[in-house]
Amino acid sequence: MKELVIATKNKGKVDEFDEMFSKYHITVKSLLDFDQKIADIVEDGDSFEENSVIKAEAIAEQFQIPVVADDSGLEIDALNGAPGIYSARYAGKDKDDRKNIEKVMDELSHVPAHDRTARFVCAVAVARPGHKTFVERGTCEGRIAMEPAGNNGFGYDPIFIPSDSHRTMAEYTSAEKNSISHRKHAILKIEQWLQDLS
Ligand SMILES: O=c1nc[nH]c2c1ncn2[C@H]1C[C@H](O)[C@@H](COP(=O)(O)OP(=O)(O)OP(=O)(O)O)O1
Ligand SMILES: [Mg+2]
Repeated sequence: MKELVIATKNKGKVDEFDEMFSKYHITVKSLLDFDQKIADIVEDGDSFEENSVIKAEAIAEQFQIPVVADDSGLEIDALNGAPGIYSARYAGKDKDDRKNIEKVMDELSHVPAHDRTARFVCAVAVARPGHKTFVERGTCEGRIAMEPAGNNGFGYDPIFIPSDSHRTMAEYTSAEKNSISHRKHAILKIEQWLQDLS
């Protein structure tokens, strides 16, 4: 078993990485496991890719270890791609999932089902001391539900219905979500590196 640090403070992400990395015999450690308090990293990039690289390189540099980071979010076509890279703080800086969902539901209240197309996007960056950082993107297409449903997952899962489904992502089991998610598709693109590591 190898251990890999994921530069995130999001418990939902940590659990998904843990589950998806087990097949590569990798266990994950996150910023939530560090004894010393780690300052919030300023995510001031213009894209998911830039922000994931900022997070991965900040931690790789500080601790001189290989690091994976994830920057992700929800793009809603009827909102011209919002909340996008601002997904976490869409309804305010306290990063409240419920408030974020309420804000999206309000904004889409007059948008009919067929115009509620959306996608989850995930950029995964790998940073290592002395190596060039690389980053890959995965997406998951779907639409925004008329009402929230389900309790699994995190973030916007209760209002996201993957294409060809009638259930929200929060009604999926973690195994179901991890077989089709944006995060899964990004991780598949770094699979060779993960295999070589383990
Ligand atoms: O699978 C997902 N299912 C539902 N919602 C999701 C998912 N993936 C990202 N999201 C939402 C949550 C948050 O509103 C934003 C991520 O923001 P993002 O900055 O990447 O993460 P974060 O601030 O929660 O943790 P951190 O930066 O420490 O990794 O997109
Ligand atoms: Mg963040």
